[in-house]
Amino acid sequence: CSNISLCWTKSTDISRAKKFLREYDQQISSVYTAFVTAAWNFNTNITEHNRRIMVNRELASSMKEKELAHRANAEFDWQRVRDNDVVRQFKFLTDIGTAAMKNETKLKRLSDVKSEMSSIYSSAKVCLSDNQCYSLEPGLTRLLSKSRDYEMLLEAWVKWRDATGRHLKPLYSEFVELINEGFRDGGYNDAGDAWRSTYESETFEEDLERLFTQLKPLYYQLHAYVRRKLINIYGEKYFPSSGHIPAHLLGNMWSQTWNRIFDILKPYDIESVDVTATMKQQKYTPLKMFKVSDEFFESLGLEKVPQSFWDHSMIEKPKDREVVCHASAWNFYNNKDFRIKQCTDTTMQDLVTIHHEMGHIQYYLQYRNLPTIYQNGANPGFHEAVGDVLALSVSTPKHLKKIKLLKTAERSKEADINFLLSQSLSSVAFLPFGYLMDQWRWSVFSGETTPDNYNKKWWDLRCKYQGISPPVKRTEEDFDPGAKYHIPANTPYIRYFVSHILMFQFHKALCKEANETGPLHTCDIYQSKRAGKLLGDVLKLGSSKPWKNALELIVGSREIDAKPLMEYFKPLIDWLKEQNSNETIGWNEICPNCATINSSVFLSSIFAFLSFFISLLLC
Ligand SMILES: C[C@H](N[C@H](C(=O)O)[C@@H]1CCCN1C(=O)[C@@H](N)CC(=O)O)C(=O)N1CCC[C@H]1C(=O)O
Ligand SMILES: [Zn+2]
Repeated sequence: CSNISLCWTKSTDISRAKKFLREYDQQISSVYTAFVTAAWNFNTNITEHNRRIMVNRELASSMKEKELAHRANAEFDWQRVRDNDVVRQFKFLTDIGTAAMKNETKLKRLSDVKSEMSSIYSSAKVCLSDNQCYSLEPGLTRLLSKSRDYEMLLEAWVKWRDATGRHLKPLYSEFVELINEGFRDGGYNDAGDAWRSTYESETFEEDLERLFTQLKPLYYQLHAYVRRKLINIYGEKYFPSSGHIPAHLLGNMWSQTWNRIFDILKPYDIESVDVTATMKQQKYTPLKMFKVSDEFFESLGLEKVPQSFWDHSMIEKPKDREVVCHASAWNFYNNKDFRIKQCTDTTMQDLVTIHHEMGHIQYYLQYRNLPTIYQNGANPGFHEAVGDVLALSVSTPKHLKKIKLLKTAERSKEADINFLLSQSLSSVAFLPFGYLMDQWRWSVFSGETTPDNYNKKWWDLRCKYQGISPPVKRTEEDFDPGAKYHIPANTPYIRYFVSHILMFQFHKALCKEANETGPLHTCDIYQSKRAGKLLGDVLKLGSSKPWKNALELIVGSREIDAKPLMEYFKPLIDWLKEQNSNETIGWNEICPNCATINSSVFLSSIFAFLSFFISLLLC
C-alpha cells in the first residue's frame, strides 16, 4: 500500500465491512429488480418504448454497480479483512465487468446494439414457397422437426439465416468492439477472458479439451449411425464424400440436438419413447405440462413455485404482440417474484425444456435468502444442469408409465436401446455444438477471428467438431452464428457443454442417494426425499462457495468427470459399434461448402488470373 494516508483510511474492520455489504445488498437488489422488470416488459412486448426503458434501466444498474464498487475499494482494504466470506463478497461486487466502461455514451450504445439485435432476431419471419409465413416458434421449429422433404427443409434453413444472421452482422461486429472495450476497462483482456473467469479455474480450457476428447468416440459412433440412416432415407447424392451430414436434415434449426428425427432413426419398432402424440391425445396444455414439472420438484421435497409464478409467467405465445419466444427463466431479485417466459408447444421436447427452465426457478427459490451477490449458480454449468437432471428421470419409460404417458415400460434389450438412442440424440449429439459455440466466440473476442472471416471460422468449427456441412455454399455476406439465439442475446454457451457432463454426475449421485440400484439409464429419482435433500443443500449454496466445494458435496469428487455419462450410455456404445461394423467412422475436417469463399476475394483472384492469361496471349 504505497500511499500511507490512503492506507490508513482504508478499513479492514469486519463489522464495518458487513454493514457496507448490507447496504450494498439493499441498493443493488432494487436496481436489479427495476432492470429485470423493464427487461421482462420488453421481452414480453417488443416495442421501441419498452426497449428504451430497458436500456435506461440497464444503464442505471451499471452506474450503481460502478458507484458501489468504487466505494468498496476507496473505503476498505477488503483483501485484508479477516473473514473469507466478506472477502468473497467484496471480490464479486468489485468485479463489475462492462459496468466499468469509462465512456458512458459507449456503454449506452452497447445496450442499444444488444437490444436492437434482440428485436431483429425475435421478430424475424420467413415466407416459404408454400405461401405460408412462419416465425421460428412454433412454425419453423415444427417444420424442421416434422418435414422429411429435402427441399422444404433447405428453404427453411436458408431463409431463416437470411432473415436473421445477414441483418445482424454489422451490429454484431460493432457489439464485439464495444463489449471488449467495456471488459478491458473492467480489468480483463477481452470478453472471453471475463466469461471464462466465472469458472475460477486456471486450467479451464485444457479441462474442456480433455473432456471433449474423452467423449468424441461416442459422438463419432452416433454420427456414423445417423448418417447411414439419413442416406437410406434421402439418398447418397445429397451426402458429400467427405463424410459430413447436411446440416438441415437433423430435425433442428442449428443441428444441436437430433431427437426430433428419432422416428426415422428408431432401431426397433416398439412403443415410441417420444410421447408427443400421447400428450396431444390426452390434450396436454402448457399449464398441465408446467404442473407436471412443478409436482416432480415437490415430490423430492423441494420447493413448489409460488402463486406469483402462475400469475405473472408467460407460458404461451400471445397472439396480439411480438415477444421473445426463446424460453427463459427470470429472477426478479426481490425474494418473491420468479417467472418463466416460453411459447410452449405440446411436445415432449417442450416438456423437457420446461424442466430445464423450472430447474433455474428451483435454484432461484433455494438461494433466494442469500445476499444478491451470491444469487448465481456455483458455476454457470450448475445452473444449467438442475432441470436437465430431473428430465433424465422424467423421460425414463418407467416414469412416463407412472404419469400415464406410456402404456408399457417393459425392460428388454430392444426397449433399452431405443430409449438410450433417443436420449443420446439430445445429450450426446449436443456435445460438439455446446463445445464449439464459445470456441467461435472466444476467437472473435480475442481478435483471432475478424468480421471478414466470421462465417469461415464458424463453418470450420462446425465441420471439424460436429461433422456437419452447410447444404449450400456460404459466403461472408452470411452470418450463420447470428441465426442462433445466444449470439445476438450475448448469452455465454460453454455452460451448456459443462452442464451436459455435470448432469450425469449429479444423476449418478442422486440415484445412489435414492437407493435406485438398476442400470443408470433406468433410474428415476421421483419422490425421493433423500435425493431432493442432497440436491437442495447444494442449490442453497448459490455461488457462496467455490464450485468444486459444491461438486464435492453432491458427487464426492472435486472434478468434472465424463465417466458417469459414458456409464449411462455404455449399452448403446456397444450396440452402435456393432451397427457400424462396416461404416467409415468420422469425416474429413474440411467439408464442401464450408470453406466460405469471400466473394470479393474470389472474383478479384479470377480477374487477376484472366488478365495475366490474356497478357501472356498478347505478348
Ligand atoms: C431454452 C434455454 N433458454 C435459456 C436457458 O434456460 O438457459 C435462456 C436463454 C439464455 C439464458 N436463459 C435463461 O433462462 C437464464 N435466465 C437462466 C439463468 O441463467 O438463470 C436454452 O437456451 N437452452 C437450453 C438447452 C441449451 C440451450 C439452447 O436452447 O440452445
Ligand atoms: Zn438454462
